[in-house]
Amino acid sequence: MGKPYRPKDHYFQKAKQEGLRARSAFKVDELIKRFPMVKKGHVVLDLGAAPGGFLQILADAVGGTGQVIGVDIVAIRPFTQRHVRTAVLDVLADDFDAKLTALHDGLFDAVISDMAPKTSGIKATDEARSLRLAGKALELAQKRGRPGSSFVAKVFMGGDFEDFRDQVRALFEEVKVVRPEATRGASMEVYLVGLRRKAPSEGAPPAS
Ligand SMILES: C[S@@+](CC[C@H](N)C(=O)[O-])C[C@H]1O[C@@H](n2cnc3c(N)ncnc32)[C@H](O)[C@@H]1O
Repeated sequence: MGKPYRPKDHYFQKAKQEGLRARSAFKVDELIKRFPMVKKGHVVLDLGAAPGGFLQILADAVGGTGQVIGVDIVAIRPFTQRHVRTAVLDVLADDFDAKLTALHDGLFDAVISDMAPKTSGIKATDEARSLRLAGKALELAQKRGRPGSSFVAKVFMGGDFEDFRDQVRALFEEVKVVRPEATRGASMEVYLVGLRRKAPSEGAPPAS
């Protein structure tokens, strides 16, 4: 049986004590400790970054020589560290790619998505919406990830999850499905982790 849902559980309290903006910070902390994805000097894109728990961990991981760019449809309280930049953007909007390029026009060492749709309560609808967001994150990893870069996307299990995992496998040398410790008991979410993005000549489809 899964862990029961407790809104103010251990991780909530721990986040509060440690000055973290969200309990989800522990999830990305676990992921980057388990897999060597984010290093000093890296440039990382954080999709669905509000209120900024992931950003706090990623900012420390890349350090002052790196950069973290966090975007969300809701505003993110500004960071004092100059290597953290945030913007209010909808990744599904037609002009998103152009706006992202205006923020950073180079390649990313990691594309990380914790995006989650507003849930409707209808399982199939919520899974499809979650996969649409994760699909957009993968498209960005394909277009803007450097060869050797990493990818993380939260997805709700079910629906076309396996198809999506195959798409991630086509672009990355190694793919892991991870359910971090800090995930709430009843949650259907997992993180797909892609390690070592293939270069286009290694079989990855060319970015359009
Ligand atoms: C679980 S929260 C992210 C928590 C964040 N990682 C943190 O540590 O603070 C999911 C986020 O996805 C964002 N989101 C959902 N749809 C989005 C979209 N189309 N474009 C950008 N962000 C989106 C939501 O606004 C929400 O803030």
